[in-house]
Amino acid sequence: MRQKIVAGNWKMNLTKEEAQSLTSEIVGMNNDELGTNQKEVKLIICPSFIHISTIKSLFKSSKNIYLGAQNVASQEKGAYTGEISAAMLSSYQVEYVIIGHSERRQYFKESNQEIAQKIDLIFANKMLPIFCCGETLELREEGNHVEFIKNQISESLFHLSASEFEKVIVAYEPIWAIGTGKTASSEQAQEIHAEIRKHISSKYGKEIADKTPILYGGSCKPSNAKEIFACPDVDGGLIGGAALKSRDFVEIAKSF
Ligand SMILES: O=C[C@H](O)COP(=O)(O)O
Repeated sequence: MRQKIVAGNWKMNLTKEEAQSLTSEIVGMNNDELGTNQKEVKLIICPSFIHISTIKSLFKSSKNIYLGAQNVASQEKGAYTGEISAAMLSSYQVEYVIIGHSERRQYFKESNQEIAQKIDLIFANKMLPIFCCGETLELREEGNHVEFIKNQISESLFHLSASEFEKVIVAYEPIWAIGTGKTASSEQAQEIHAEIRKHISSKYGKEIADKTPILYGGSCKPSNAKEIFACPDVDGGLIGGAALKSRDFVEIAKSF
């Protein structure tokens, strides 16, 4: 059985006090309330860098909750003002790192090659990547979206060894659905998730492809999570807006 994962990407939201109180609400719930018991759902919280240490100190080891970062530098260390290295994140016990988010690609011009460099540094520092891919509305309307997504995956991930690839979490996020309230239909999500799995299989074989968690992201909320998570190739969600409310985040985690 594939791992079920719900990751909350807080993006550039929440002050220290707000981040503390949201985390306390989540870790204050028992495993039944969190829904992490029955179906072994893994929760990953990805706050801003500045909150990482505070959030980590609130975690309790008995819960299936893990700490993630929203980005990492593509260079190991040195004169890169304002950047945060993989070694720094790892030294704060960060376990997961989101890379290739469409907001990073769009606003910070991150390329597939730069994302490939980041992934190597993540592995070198014993963390695990949550790799995002997804198309614009324009690409979808032109009918080029599947090729575009496959290319994002090939260029950033296909240099990995099979034993590294086994640890990758993929998140499919159609850009037109992010923060817009417009969700992909479960058919649209399933179609792309199946294509992604097929593409992984063409490089790493069926066994690894069948084990790779592929999350959906884009206006996922308690009201639509059940339907999306019921798709055979959807293994959870990367949640933005709805991860900022503990009840919504937890409701989504209970939607399998
Ligand atoms: O990383 C999360 C995604 O960008 C989804 O964001 P959203 O749930 O606010 O649409």
